[in-house]
Amino acid sequence: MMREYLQRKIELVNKELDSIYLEQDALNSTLAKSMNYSLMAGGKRLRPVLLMAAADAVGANGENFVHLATSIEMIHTYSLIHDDLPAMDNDDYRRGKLTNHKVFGDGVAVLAGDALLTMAFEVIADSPNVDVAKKLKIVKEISHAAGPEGMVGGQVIDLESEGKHIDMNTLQKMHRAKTGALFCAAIRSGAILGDATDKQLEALTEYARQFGLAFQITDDILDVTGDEASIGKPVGSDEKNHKSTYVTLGSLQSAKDLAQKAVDNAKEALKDFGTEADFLREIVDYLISRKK
Ligand SMILES: CC(C)=CCC/C(C)=C/COP(=O)(O)OP(=O)(O)O
Ligand SMILES: C=C(C)CCOP(=O)(O)OP(=O)(O)O
Repeated sequence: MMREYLQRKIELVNKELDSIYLEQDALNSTLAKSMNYSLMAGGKRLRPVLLMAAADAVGANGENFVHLATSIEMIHTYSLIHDDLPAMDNDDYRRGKLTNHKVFGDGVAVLAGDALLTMAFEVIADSPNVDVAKKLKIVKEISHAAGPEGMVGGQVIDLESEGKHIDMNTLQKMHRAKTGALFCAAIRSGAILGDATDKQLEALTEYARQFGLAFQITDDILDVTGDEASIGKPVGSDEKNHKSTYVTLGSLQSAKDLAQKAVDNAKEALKDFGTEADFLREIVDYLISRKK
């Protein structure tokens, strides 16, 4: 059931993304090619899928919000393009393909990231089936999560931590901001779109925090145990960049135990939800057993 649900939502997101920005109409075709190159490079689409699933979990039809959901994938894609730049992680492969700057050059890659971030807010503004008050709430959720108190702030902690030993508290703070905040915004946005009660919103926020933690620990584990063809990016990149991770601060086994605890906590957060939340329950198991 989970696989079919996931596949259907991924296809919807891909179709929507495909229709949003057409190269032939663009002011600059190189920029459009660069944006599309990374957007359509085969990401897992977890964030937009989670947005729709959170709306489903509170009894709405998440698929009505697919247009808005793509905005989060645009922001996520921008962050990956910038993360791979020589000034940051200096990575050559992402999503199984050469990184954006390797194909289009650093300048265009910076601008493609900027353009995706900016366009995401145009997409929210243009979203059908959503009233203006909700759009405003969602702009606040997403901009806060992507900005200095969220993803960008976390990325700076990451930059400053390279080559240094950081403790578990700093690692968690960094990941909550760098990776967790956008997952949280995706899930909270879906809940808001689906008219969640305050109690449901609170429970889904806790689910999102635990999901983000389980996701990040798994990313750290895959960086050690994964195989390049499956994860689409080099293994051992954390070691190369002298980064502290859940694996280096403990062990492979302690990281696996922490991830499992986060999965259990995520499911526990959904205890008062009905079968509408089954996908959210199942995807956390998939998350820690994933190979990519
Ligand atoms: C504002 C910016 C640029 C934010 C980047 C956010 C982010 C989550 C990058 C990937 O993290 P990672 O380096 O831990 O993962 P990967 O191994 O996929 O590069
Ligand atoms: C936040 C991190 C660790 C970067 C990768 O995110 P995903 O694993 O969701 O990447 P894609 O599937 O979108 O490529």
